[in-house]
Amino acid sequence: MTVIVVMGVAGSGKTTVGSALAERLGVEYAEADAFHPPANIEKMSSGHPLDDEDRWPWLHAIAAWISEHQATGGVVSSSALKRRYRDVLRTGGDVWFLHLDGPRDVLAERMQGRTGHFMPVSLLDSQLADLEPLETDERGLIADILEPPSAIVDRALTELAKEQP
Ligand SMILES: Nc1ncnc2c1ncn2[C@@H]1O[C@H](COP(=O)(O)OP(=O)(O)O)[C@@H](O)[C@H]1O
Ligand SMILES: O=C(O)[C@H](O)[C@@H](O)[C@H](O)[C@H](O)COP(=O)(O)O
Repeated sequence: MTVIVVMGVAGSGKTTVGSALAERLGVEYAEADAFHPPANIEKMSSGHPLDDEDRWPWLHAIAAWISEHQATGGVVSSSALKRRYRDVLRTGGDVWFLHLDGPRDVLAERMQGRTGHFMPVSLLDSQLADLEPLETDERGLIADILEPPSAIVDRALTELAKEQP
């Protein structure tokens, strides 16, 4: 079964939309941050963006989760900012990306509104600089974060259903 990867920069709604999507589908949800080695979380918490070398082990761990969930399906969040990061995730098996995209001011406001999260708002611009949006030849959908989460979930399920044989 297809594993859905909910992607986008910090604050785009990956956790909110991803967990709602998993609940609607009755499949497991996994949070990208749970796959980071502690050093990566410490680096981001202290205001430093991750680089490619920091991200490879994290991406491979998520690809392994994708592989382990091919039989049951599942939903996993991952910022998956660059196309070559998504290439690593695709090595895990059948994946479909839901890219949550929206304006910087809304992202910053949503990050600011969260409490107790390790990711500082100051890292938003580095995330946006790294972002390579989902391309038309990559399986998936770009959704607008100005829509409510339930509408994004509905649209994702409709689009995904169209692609199933
Ligand atoms: N589509 C949406 N509309 C309104 N608020 C949203 C939406 N998606 C997420 N939020 C809110 O924005 C904040 C960031 O969302 P979150 O799911 O933590 O993002 P991420 O996991 O991508 O960092 C949360 O407070 C969440 O409730
Ligand atoms: O690749 C990265 O730079 C990080 O993985 C980064 O994307 C981070 O893990 C989350 O974006 C922060 O967590 P939230 O997305 O939940 O804010």
